[in-house]
Amino acid sequence: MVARRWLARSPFVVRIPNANVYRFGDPDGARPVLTAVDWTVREGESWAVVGSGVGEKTALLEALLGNMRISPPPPGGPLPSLSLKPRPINDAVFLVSFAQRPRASVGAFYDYTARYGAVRDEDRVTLRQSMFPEASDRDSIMPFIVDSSCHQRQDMSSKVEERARRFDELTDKLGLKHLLDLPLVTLSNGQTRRARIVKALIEQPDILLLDEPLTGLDFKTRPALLSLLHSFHASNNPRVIMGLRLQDPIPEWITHMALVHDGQVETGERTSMLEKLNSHNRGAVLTAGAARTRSSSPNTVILVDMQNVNVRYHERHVLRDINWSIRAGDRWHLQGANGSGKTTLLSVLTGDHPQSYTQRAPKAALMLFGAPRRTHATPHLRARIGVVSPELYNAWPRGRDMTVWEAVATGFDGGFVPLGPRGLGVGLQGELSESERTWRADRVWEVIRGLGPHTWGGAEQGAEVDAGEVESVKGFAERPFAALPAGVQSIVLLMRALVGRPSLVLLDEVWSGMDDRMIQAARAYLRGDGLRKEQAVVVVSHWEDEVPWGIEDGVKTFRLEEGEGTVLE
Ligand SMILES: Nc1ncnc2c1ncn2[C@@H]1O[C@H](COP(=O)(O)OP(=O)(O)OP(=O)(O)O)[C@@H](O)[C@H]1O
Repeated sequence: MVARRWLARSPFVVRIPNANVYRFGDPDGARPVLTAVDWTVREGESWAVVGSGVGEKTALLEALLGNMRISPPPPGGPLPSLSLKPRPINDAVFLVSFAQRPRASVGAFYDYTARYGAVRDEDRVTLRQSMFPEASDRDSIMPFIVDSSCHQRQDMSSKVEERARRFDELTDKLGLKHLLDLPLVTLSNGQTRRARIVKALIEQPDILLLDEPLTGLDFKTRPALLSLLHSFHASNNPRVIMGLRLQDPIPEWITHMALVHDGQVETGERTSMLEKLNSHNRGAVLTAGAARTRSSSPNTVILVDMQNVNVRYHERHVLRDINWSIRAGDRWHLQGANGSGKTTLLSVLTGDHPQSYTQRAPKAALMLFGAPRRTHATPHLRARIGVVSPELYNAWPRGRDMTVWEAVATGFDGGFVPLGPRGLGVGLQGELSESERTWRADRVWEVIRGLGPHTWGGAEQGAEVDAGEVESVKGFAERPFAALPAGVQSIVLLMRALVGRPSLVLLDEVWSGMDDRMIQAARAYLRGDGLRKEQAVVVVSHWEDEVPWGIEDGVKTFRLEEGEGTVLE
């Protein structure tokens, strides 16, 4: 009772009383992104913003930062406790987002495979240096983080001291200690994400907004991160508001939730909001299509055969004596903690990794499609292996003129820019026959129909069923790729991976950025017409239920632990 009375009087952290949220630059009369938002967060409460509509959850968090227009503007701003402080908003509130967002529109593809080779001079900045840019080298910041009795430390301002102390504590708790002096570019996805959270926390903002902090983190790191966030939040230093996907577990210390769906925001206490959340079908997101079982695969042709494959960077031994065969029709779940070598392993089998050439007899072997890796030109491998990955998403060229149709069609040759008449590519011989051109064009339409907006109810993206269907598929095909929302870009890149019916498909964090309806549509498509039974698939995910196939479908697991691989059947 006492606690309740205290909460009722406690100051506002967030206050948006009945307002609409718009994008800046939207014309007068435009539909709001969020309508009639009525949201109050009081000191002492712990909130999660849960949702998956394209950009809606993120829009609510962005509105707090002033990156969206709130109308009418809340008196005192959406974060009233901050208006009492002299601190600029950019220092007081940080948003760290792991939700897929459309990248800046740039024309050129950048070569993400550079990470696997020798590190370029401009990429030498280490994790430690990136957090302490004022320090020119490793030694100059060592006193702040290891030797508390050092004289230099006494000269430091308390702020820098606190940063150093937090850096030390956080890198330890989030398992980054052994990576501090590695160039940033060499860190794995999950390691990079943890480093971004550390960077935000050492800056000591008043409020930290974390959008989808669990995405891409391995299952051991998740509880460590959540308990760390809880302890920071409990001491108001900083207050933490988390954005979560519908399918994410809600941490037990969350007391209140804002559920964002279809342009509306419902808010309330945990128990009542969990009931609402369940009625929003959250379980269905990850089980779409589960009833259908696949007939058994032919499992005769060996597509990939690795024997004693090793990858080393000087003293760092990332993959150790890997033995793994992938056969036609296989469904694999590739598992492993952050930094265990999953991306590295995939880059070896796509031929992107320079060390894929050095796996040779008598010690090792890497056979791809029945022949040693060195006998394949890398572009030929790209045409035979369909890939979706966070690296590809980030590197994708976003020139204004590439349409959805052209982006999908690049998948035939595995390139990154449209080539040949109508962007259908030029094939391995440099020219396409008439029949190949016709097949490719039909196939682009088939995939866009199979995964287009009408399959996930993307009304905003121009989907109309019935009479307008053909037109809407055509309209979608003509849209500029770069102008699409992040989740739609992800689904287009999935179409690209599937369009050429490659023998091997690699789906690395395939659901990133997609909303629940897209995930359901894409899962159903992958389990249905999207794949032939002789195509092999490797799914990389930290969440078992994100794999579209279950044990009943014959899915097998390849687990990497500290660079060693084991098949779990
Ligand atoms: N050039 C390099 N020099 C040294 N270490 C490197 C280099 N490139 C990668 N590594 C290390 O190799 C390890 C494996 O990285 P990889 O990206 O394959 O991990 P992952 O299993 O895909 O992780 P995540 O789940 O976080 O995506 C990491 O610890 C990474 O720091």
